[in-house]
Amino acid sequence: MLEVHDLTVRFGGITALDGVGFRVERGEMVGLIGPNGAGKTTLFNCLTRRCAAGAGRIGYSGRDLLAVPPHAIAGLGIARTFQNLGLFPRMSVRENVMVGAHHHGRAGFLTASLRLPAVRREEARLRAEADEVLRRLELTGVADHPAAGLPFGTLKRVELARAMAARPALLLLDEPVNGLSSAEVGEFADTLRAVRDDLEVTVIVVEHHMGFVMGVCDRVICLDFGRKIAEGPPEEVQRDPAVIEAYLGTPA
Ligand SMILES: Nc1ncnc2c1ncn2[C@@H]1O[C@H](COP(=O)(O)OP(=O)(O)OP(=O)(O)O)[C@@H](O)[C@H]1O
Repeated sequence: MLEVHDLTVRFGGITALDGVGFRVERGEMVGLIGPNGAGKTTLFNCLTRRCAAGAGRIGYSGRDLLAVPPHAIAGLGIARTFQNLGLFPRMSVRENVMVGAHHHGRAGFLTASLRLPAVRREEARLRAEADEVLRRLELTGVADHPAAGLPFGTLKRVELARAMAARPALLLLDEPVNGLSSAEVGEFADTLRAVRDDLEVTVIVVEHHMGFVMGVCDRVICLDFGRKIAEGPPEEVQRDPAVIEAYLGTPA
């Protein structure tokens, strides 16, 4: 589904990604780990075309992703969540989730402004889809609540619901369990596994919480200073001396 070749990104004198390459097969759940500043978010930004690559290639379902304009990314089935939540605080949970599905809507600016019957039908369909995602993620009880004021653990699930409303083929999760209690981390892991199995979505997850990564991922890739230093099954990567050194700063 995804093939990254020799991807390099520089910001002035900083090389955020340095010749990174890997593949992701359809249906896999891949963990992307590495210390702060390793280049994980930059990689996500390249996959969603928020960041230009200096060199390299990204193939996605047979397409050259680097030639795709940023606004077309959602239409290709790539959705992401954000480290610091990208929700609209005054909008209800349902409305936030409907925003995630907006690219499935066909109404243009004029038809939407006139609220023609076709537009109302489309809105009803997006609403029904949003409600289905909310049900799956056990958020029906807060559907009409504004995002502001909800507990952080709930907002993290709303963020996931919004990304799922886009019906993605490839889901990019940026630190989805950061700031959650250990009970909430376990619940989120269960939800994610269920959603992945139900909807057959391919997932790449950036996360510092090792227990979560090791528990949910089929494969783990570790970056350090923009380079890939390890890749393999979670238990192997966890024991890799280069990974231990990257995290602890001393040879294992
Ligand atoms: N827009 C930017 N301008 C300049 N430097 C940047 C920019 N974005 C990222 N960097 C630098 O690129 C490097 C990689 O950053 P990135 O945010 O991708 O790392 P990360 O692995 O996601 O880190 P964290 O775990 O802290 O989120 C860092 O040295 C960072 O300071």
